[in-house]
Amino acid sequence: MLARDLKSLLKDPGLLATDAFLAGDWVGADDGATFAVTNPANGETICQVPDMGRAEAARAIEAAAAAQKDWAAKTAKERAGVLRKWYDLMMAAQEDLALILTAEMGKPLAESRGEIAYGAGFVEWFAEEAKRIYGETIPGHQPDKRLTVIRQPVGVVAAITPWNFPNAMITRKAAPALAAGCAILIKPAAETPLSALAMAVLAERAGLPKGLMSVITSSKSSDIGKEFSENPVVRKITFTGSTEVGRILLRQAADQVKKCSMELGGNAPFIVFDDADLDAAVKGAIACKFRNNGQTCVCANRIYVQSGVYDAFAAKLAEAVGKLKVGDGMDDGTDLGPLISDAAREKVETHLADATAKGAKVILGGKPHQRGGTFFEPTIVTGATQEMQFATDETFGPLAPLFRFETEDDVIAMANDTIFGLASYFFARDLSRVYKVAEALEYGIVGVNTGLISTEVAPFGGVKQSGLGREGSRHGIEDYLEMKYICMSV
Ligand SMILES: NC(=O)C1=CN([C@@H]2O[C@H](COP(=O)(O)OP(=O)(O)OC[C@H]3O[C@@H](n4cnc5c(N)ncnc54)[C@H](OP(=O)(O)O)[C@@H]3O)[C@@H](O)[C@H]2O)C=CC1
Ligand SMILES: O=C(O)CCCC(=O)O
Repeated sequence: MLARDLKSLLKDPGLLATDAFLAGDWVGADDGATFAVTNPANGETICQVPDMGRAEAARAIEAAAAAQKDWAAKTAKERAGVLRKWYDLMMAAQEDLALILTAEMGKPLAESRGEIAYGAGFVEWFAEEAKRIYGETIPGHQPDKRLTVIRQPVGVVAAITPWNFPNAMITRKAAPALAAGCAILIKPAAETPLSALAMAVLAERAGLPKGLMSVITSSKSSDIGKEFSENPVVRKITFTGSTEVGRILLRQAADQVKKCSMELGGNAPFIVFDDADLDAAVKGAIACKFRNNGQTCVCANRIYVQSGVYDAFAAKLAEAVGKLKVGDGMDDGTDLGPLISDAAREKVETHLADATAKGAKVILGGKPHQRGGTFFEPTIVTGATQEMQFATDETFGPLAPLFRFETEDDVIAMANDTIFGLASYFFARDLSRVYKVAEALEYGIVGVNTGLISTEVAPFGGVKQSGLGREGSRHGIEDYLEMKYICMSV
């Protein structure tokens, strides 16, 4: 799909921006360099966008610092008003934003529409939270002392975001940052800059002051990451992506002791106990494992099924997954789109080959889809063990491995045997088991009898090497605020 074809589908063609939004202006790279944005469903180039470097990032940072002071001085209600307008514009443009998202990322249109509503939900939520940045008074420790705590914006924030949620991973950083009174610089994934630029078009229309937000498109992510880390004006880095890149950014940020929020990789266990409602568990497993074609850090990566229901669950799951339709995300009825890249498909193939070599049995799928390219058949394997690669490494694709377990203690030990700790899920009906297992799982998020846990009203984030900080909910604004304690003698 070429840009002109995509534009012809849009009610508002102005949303397909192909210049970067730098310091309040729509511009190209200083040296005119560009890189291609492609449609993963067919490999076609949609358009070119500016390939910016450190110099452009530095200018965006300078403009952000200048704009931030005035923005922070506005009342919370004024900031909330701009955010609310941005939310309204995003929802009014939901269909166009979804089309742009599917074109550059590949997920089915229905999921893209859902993501726009989810992403806009963070803007609405934090518009409301802007008015609730409360302080404290503390009883003085001496008779003449009056102690108060105020909370102030961190300042200039830099965000680096992934391709798998090109809209929502931006809004859940940008909205709390702006609500708190910060400025924000966004470096979207090279695969999906168009969704970020479309949101910037709407933010500008909503009345966001010039320079307060920039979208720096670049294929030289490590250069931009270095500018964000080394430029002393940036006071916080917020990142969603792989644990590997998260570690690099944390190391770089250490030199200037910058605040960091990290939403990193997961390796989610999904546990089905003997007493589970099996049909509900199958439904939950499909929603959780195959959402975004398995390309979500909270997707089930390891499905543990208790011995007594293992065969029945495997059969029911295979029957239901066998009905999922693989295709171009733009086509009606598509359940699973392409994977984002050849490398992503190769990772699924590597994990599958490793598992079958170690004795796993393919009961559904198991090969690249007949459409070719990056499409892969939804796949289920039985006989998965802790020695297989997917037990320790996130597959990020449509491969569902079924592990067999006997006791509650065994499965908790296996589920926790990972460096990650983002999302976990289990299906069970025994009330005391529900409490015990929810408490024992070493994860930031536990889904009980559900495979879907994402919402802007809850704190999303991980423990262990899955990250630092929480996004969404009333806690999500904390990462963009500094506490100041004022000790006054009267
Ligand atoms: N937790 C999550 O939500 C996600 C996890 N992942 C996991 O990571 C794996 C790899 O996916 P991938 O897209 O490569 O994820 P990355 O972590 O490489 O990319 C995420 C973001 O970081 C940027 N980036 C990459 N390297 C650097 C760097 N050195 N300094 C600064 N920014 C950098 C990327 O830019 P650019 O695109 O330009 O390289 C992108 O904007 C997936 O298979 C999955 O397992 C991936 C995406 C999201
Ligand atoms: O994979 C991710 O990092 C995004 C999580 C999606 C969600 O919020 O559910």
